[in-house]
Amino acid sequence: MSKTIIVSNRLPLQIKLNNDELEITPSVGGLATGMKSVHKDDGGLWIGWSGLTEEELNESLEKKVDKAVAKENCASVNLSQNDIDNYYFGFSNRTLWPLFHYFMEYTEFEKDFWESYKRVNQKFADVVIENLEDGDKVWVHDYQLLLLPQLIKDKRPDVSIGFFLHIPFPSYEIFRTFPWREELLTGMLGSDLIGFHTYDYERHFLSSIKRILRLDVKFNEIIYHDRIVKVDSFPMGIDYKKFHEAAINHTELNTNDKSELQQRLDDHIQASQDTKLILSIDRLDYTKGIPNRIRAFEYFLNKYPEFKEKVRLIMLSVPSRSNVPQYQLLKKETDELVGRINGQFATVSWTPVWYFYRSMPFDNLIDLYTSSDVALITPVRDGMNLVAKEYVATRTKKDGVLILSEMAGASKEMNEALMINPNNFEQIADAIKQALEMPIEEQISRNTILQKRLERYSVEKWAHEFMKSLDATKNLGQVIVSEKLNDKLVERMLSDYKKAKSKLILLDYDGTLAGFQDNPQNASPDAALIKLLDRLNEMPNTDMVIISGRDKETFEKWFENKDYSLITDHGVWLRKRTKEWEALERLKNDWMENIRPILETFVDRTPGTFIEEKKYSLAWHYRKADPELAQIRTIELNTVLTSLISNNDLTVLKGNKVIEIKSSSVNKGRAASRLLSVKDYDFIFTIGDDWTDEYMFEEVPEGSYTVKVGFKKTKAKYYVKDTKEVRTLISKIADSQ
Ligand SMILES: O=P(O)(O)OC[C@H]1O[C@H](O[C@H]2O[C@H](CO)[C@@H](O)[C@H](O)[C@H]2O)[C@H](O)[C@@H](O)[C@@H]1O
Ligand SMILES: O=c1ccn([C@@H]2O[C@H](COP(=O)(O)OP(=O)(O)O)[C@@H](O)[C@H]2O)c(=O)[nH]1
Repeated sequence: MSKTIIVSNRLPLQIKLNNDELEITPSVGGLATGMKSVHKDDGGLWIGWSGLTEEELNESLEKKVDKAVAKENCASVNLSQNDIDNYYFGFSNRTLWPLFHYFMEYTEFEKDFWESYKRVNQKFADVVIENLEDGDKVWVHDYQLLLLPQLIKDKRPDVSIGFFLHIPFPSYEIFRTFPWREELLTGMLGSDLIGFHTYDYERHFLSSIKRILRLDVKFNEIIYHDRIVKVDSFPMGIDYKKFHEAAINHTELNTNDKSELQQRLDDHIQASQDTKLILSIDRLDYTKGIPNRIRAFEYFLNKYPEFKEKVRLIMLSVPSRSNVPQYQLLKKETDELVGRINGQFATVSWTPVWYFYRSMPFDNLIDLYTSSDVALITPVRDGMNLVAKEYVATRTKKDGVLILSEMAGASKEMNEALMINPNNFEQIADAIKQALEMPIEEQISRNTILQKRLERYSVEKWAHEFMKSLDATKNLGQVIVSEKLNDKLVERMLSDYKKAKSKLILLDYDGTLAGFQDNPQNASPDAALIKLLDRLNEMPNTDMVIISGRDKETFEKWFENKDYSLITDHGVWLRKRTKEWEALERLKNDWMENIRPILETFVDRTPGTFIEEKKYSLAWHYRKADPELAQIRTIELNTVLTSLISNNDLTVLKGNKVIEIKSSSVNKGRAASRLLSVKDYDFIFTIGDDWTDEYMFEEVPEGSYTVKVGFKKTKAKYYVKDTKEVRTLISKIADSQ
């Protein structure tokens, strides 16, 4: 039976050593609490770190740990103290976490952290591969494991891999500052599906993909080598039933069964019945806006003094990543702020802030959620924030008010909350007042809508939707009509080639024989390519022709001493082995005077673009421009040109990051058919990467080997991945005698 393997940094359980005995506690944090409900039902395997370091383990302890985690359908990845220091506290939490949450001033770009991150991602990959069986799917989670999808794909290209990022993906302007940005993005692209909590994170990611890797993105699909990687947003839900039912059971508890915390809360409610409770729960993390919240509460008490003794803030701050200096500073700041406010406002019978610095078991969380009139959630950045959802789920009578920061991913789906900007104290103070005075009917009406959505889009539904979408990526390849030129097909082709008596090989140049360069003049043939072409050109009964949109002058210079056959300018000029140039078309170029100024205005308005002037055509290249601006400009330019060229014998060609204006009567297809009309061939092979090559694929007879470079929509029968594969293929032809 195939299974789903969940992989995350932390396992849902954390193990500590207590006098050689294992002390097992549930992990805190949204990822673990949310995924736990999914894992339980799936019967799969969860791979992650157990909480112990290699140094703490001996052989017998390791066995004990393996047994304990296996009982929960988990497998552990062993990390050393050095890994924890550099990969977890270091790269994950001193580099990626602050950068992705827009805390650039906290971000440390340390080479040692990066090296450790790569090593540990490999450790995870090894454990995943060890546990993989045919038909298994892998679901990788979060920023600690951004390189993992590609590491798995390299070894097991057949496996479906999903990746979900639980934190924000920052805007390109932030992400571009990152020294290893290409590696991180390509690591993620090992996945078949990449999920984010919100559409904003998704579009930021796609923006970096387009700008940094310069990949083609069609709506939410990335064309990556010969695969399509789908990107989508899936806002994570909670185990609604678990929280809601726990809250119902909680209301039915006898006094004796109540927790100590609940009894204290009850005493408080009894003693001052008109005093309301405001709750906040988060890990003590600088992204959660804890100092802002305390200061805003102080501001509220000053602005609305009538609420003194009538309201109390209960703050549960869970210790987190306390080895990282910024977290230690935050702890100090929080202690001081709480002390200051309590010192300033407390009376004999009232302390404005109750502050707990610890983690609490589930039952105590329910005590807090169900006893509080208001939840005040104020992160300055937060991927999602499940606490906001949990609070609403526990409001069995539908009363209570959620105040939520618009910087939390959850805000996108919780419109009925009172939305605040965490930096605006005035607004927070007013929202607190509004919440405390909100009529019960309004509370019920807001929570009814919120609860319905939370119940419907639960964490199970979220996981199901993600996996359904991952399964659907299996069919994405079928959109493309061509077939991968695999070893078996290559063998057949070589055998046809050997049998044939007269053979034609048509080779496009840019993007096919040579890689794409920012400056087209830098794409001159390297020594290895020349050697390869020499060999192919000498094959018996073989006409090798390089057919390109390049101008004749460039090819003349590059292939000066060679007797290759060349077709340039999309089919205007032909040079046979004799080295004599012959014009295949008689063309005019007086139209250029009118078109050039238009292209120049587009160059001026679109930084990074430039004009290439050929004898019979003009090309506007935009490979170095911002991809989104270029997309807008190509539409504009196309409209302008279409109206201008209608009376001329001109055509506008959309190539690979280029728009070219040339005579309509010239294209590679026409040039190819000229060759075919003067000689009979019983083996034809054509290969090319862009639109201009499609004419050629259309023109050659049925039975020819037509090959596209890259995974794109095409009329060609087959495709290969990239220029490297092109060269391997050609070299095989040149080797076959
Ligand atoms: O494992 P830790 O370093 O102790 O941190 C706990 C988790 O914090 C982060 O949670 C995020 O995931 C939540 C669920 O998607 C989301 O609501 C929240 O906004 C995020 O911050 C982190 O992403 C996890 O990897 C950590 O395990
Ligand atoms: O003492 C605590 C406090 C919080 N939580 C849980 O920790 C998660 C916090 O998730 P959230 O998405 O709000 O933030 P994160 O910590 O993941 O950034 C929620 O499910 C809480 O119920 C917990 O298990 N014990």
